[in-house]
Amino acid sequence: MLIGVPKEIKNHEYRVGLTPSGVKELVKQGHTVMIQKYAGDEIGFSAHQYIGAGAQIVESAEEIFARADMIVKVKEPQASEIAMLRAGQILFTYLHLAPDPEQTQGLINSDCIAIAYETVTDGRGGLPLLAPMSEVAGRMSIQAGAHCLEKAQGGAGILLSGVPGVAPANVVVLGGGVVGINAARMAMGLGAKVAIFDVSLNRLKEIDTQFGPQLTTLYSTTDAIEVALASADLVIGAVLIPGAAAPKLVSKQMLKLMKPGSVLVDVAIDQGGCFETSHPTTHESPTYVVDNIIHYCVANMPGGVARTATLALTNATLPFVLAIANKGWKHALNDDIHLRNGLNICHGKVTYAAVARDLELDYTPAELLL
Ligand SMILES: NC(=O)C1=CN([C@@H]2O[C@H](COP(=O)(O)OP(=O)(O)OC[C@H]3O[C@@H](n4cnc5c(N)ncnc54)[C@H](O)[C@@H]3O)[C@@H](O)[C@H]2O)C=CC1
Ligand SMILES: CC(=O)C(=O)O
Ligand SMILES: [Mg+2]
Repeated sequence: MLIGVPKEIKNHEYRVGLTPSGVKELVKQGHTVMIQKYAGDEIGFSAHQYIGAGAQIVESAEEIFARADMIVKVKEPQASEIAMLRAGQILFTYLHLAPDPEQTQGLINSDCIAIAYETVTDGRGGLPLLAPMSEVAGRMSIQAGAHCLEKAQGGAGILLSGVPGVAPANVVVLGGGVVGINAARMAMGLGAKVAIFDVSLNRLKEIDTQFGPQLTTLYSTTDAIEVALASADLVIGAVLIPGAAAPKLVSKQMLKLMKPGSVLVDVAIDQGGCFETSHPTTHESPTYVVDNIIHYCVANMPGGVARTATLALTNATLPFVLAIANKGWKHALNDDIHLRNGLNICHGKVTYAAVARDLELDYTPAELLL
């Protein structure tokens, strides 16, 4: 198969879809890989390394999209990339379609086969291609939040850990999945007082067993969240209903319960965000203020630590890239229900139920198209 990796074009996005090691595995198995010039330069993957691994270096994204059978990316295709997609071309990347009707329509019109990293599943109920970036973003959310709490950033002027004689800050984590656990771990490591909310009692039991009394687990209801907001210094939004638009857990009205200068970090922003007042921001301009509350809503947080994130992401994606390349998309998806769960758009049809429901589009089960 001819595989193409364009340079990412989102704001401050330096991740890349394949590392030189990944290229080497694909080439060893008989495939041809095109990497756009400079795609990995910013994170220490040079053209020299890619060529050494057997890749062809290609000047432009246009050439990659015009020639490749499969495009392997990181972030959802931007408008200029959607315009270059071809009928029958495989697109393997993050998509986050439920809150994004424009992208969804663009992919439908392109007639491509769009497989989303974030809805590929595993046998243990997890999301193996979302998890590595959720680990990264969960850990980053605390350092981002700590920075926002500084006075010069508009925050209340609070140090998460406190110091001897001064109490630590209160951190509230909404959602006890991969992002939530990683955020909680970092916040506890800094010495903050942490509470984590979930609607899954099983999840809360697991967390309680894993972390013990140092971490407070709370069942997620509006009442309980309202009580926690009143004393929170930093709130992390980390909920997910796979593939669907994020539930709004904190309304604009509820911000009034919070102390001025407190911080919300909405990691769930890529699925539309779990605070009513969230809208996506960029690494260049990550925050804004609503009713005296600092909002950090960067939709591609791991792009900020792009070398770590690329290594973590491609460790997880490479086996699936290899399966699609070796078998072709139809066979690969037929053989593996977990990869099939990644199919979101196929030849103009929406094949992921939650996306179809949230965007009021017709749903076609993937099985009917294989
Ligand atoms: N902004 C960014 O750069 C990044 C964003 N993300 C996003 O972070 C979000 C969370 O991802 P993961 O932790 O991997 O998901 P996950 O599936 O591991 O965890 C989500 C948790 O939310 C819980 N939940 C669902 N509804 C809830 C409610 N009403 N109240 C409390 N908890 C609720 C679920 O029970 C689950 O435990 C996703 O939207 C993901 O796409 C992930 C990586 C990077
Ligand atoms: C998951 C996601 O959206 C990201 O890593 O950017
Ligand atoms: Mg988007």
